[in-house]
Amino acid sequence: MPFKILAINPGSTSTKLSIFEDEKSVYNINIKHDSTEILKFEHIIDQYDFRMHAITQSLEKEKIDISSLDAVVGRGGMLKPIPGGTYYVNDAMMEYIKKAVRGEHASNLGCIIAHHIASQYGIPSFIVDPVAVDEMEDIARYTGMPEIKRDSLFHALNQKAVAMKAAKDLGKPYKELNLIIAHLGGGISVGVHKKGKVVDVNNALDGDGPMSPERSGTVPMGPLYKMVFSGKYTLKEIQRKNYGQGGLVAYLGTNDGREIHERIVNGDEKAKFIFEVMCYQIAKEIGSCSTVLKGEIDAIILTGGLAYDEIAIQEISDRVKFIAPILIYPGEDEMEALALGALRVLKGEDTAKEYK
Ligand SMILES: Nc1ncnc2c1ncn2[C@@H]1O[C@H](COP(=O)(O)OP(=O)(O)O)[C@@H](O)[C@H]1O
Ligand SMILES: CCCC(=O)OP(=O)(O)O
Repeated sequence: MPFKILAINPGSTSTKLSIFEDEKSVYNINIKHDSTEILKFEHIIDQYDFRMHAITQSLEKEKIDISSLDAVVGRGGMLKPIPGGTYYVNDAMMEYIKKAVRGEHASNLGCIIAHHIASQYGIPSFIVDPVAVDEMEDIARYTGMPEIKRDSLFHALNQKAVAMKAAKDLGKPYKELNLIIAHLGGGISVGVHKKGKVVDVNNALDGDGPMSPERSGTVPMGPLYKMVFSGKYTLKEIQRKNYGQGGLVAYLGTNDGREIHERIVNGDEKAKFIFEVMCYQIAKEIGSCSTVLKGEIDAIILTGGLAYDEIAIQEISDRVKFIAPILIYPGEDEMEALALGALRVLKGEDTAKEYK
């Protein structure tokens, strides 16, 4: 009998569910949440009942029987900095997440929802490669302000999954490769994968790195702190300018890459320019990552939703193709990455780590 696994991925505007039988995906459900509904909640954890209700309703509507599951796996959130891998969901993990010590991201709900469902059936729950994966080298953590260190918060799940695919395609183990991986999603992270470890990466949530469809990325600090102390804005308003209402949303009123693509091909000069600005910043980030690897790079990889967009691919490739060969893996395989992480443990090919 194959192992049956429910994978749950809470995103900023959706909750994705998949059922896997061993490596095979047999059901996929994408529950879209209206952003006005989501914005009503002050904290991510407050969305728990709302998302659980949506999940239960969807499973019932699709007549999906989850009584014979072997495990439930959720996307892992903003935990303490930890190495990559599969972890058992435990009380220490859920307590930490409930306090949102490192901040708020939809993925914080992954372990709690997975644990809730699994405990009804007496089966294990896991998370895999959470956004808190931290393999950074010390030199990458320092800034010019001793009080402030750089944090590793990024699309670890998809970056690691894509790295494994690239390793297969390049015919070399991940641990022998040097890769620069740019996840181009609602948020953007560009990671330096040095021989199997992400030794440097921009914090995709905290105003670090290129602007993205809905995030500001890095902005000059002088004007920012004048803005912060001008008395015109609340902390929440400033945070929204960085996260949720920044980047393409701030200039073009949408975070939808497909809509912007249509505007560009229909002659919208502003959309064309702002999109080019974002691609320029992504290319510049990749260029800066190339120095971390001292130019010894097997491949640059573009992945995430925007890697479907040929304008983005063209703009970025034009600027970085001199550095290394470019591989494109559009979209993300987070559901598969979650299920395979749990499956390796169920099959005894890997041991789940304990979060402390
Ligand atoms: N086929 C496509 N063409 C152009 N842009 C796309 C396409 N698919 C997704 N996108 C855009 O990619 C961005 C991120 O999408 P996605 O990777 O699904 O988001 P997230 O990282 O939040 O899961 C969005 O701006 C989305 O509109
Ligand atoms: C912490 C990085 C994860 C992230 O930014 O994910 P989304 O782009 O899906 O919000």
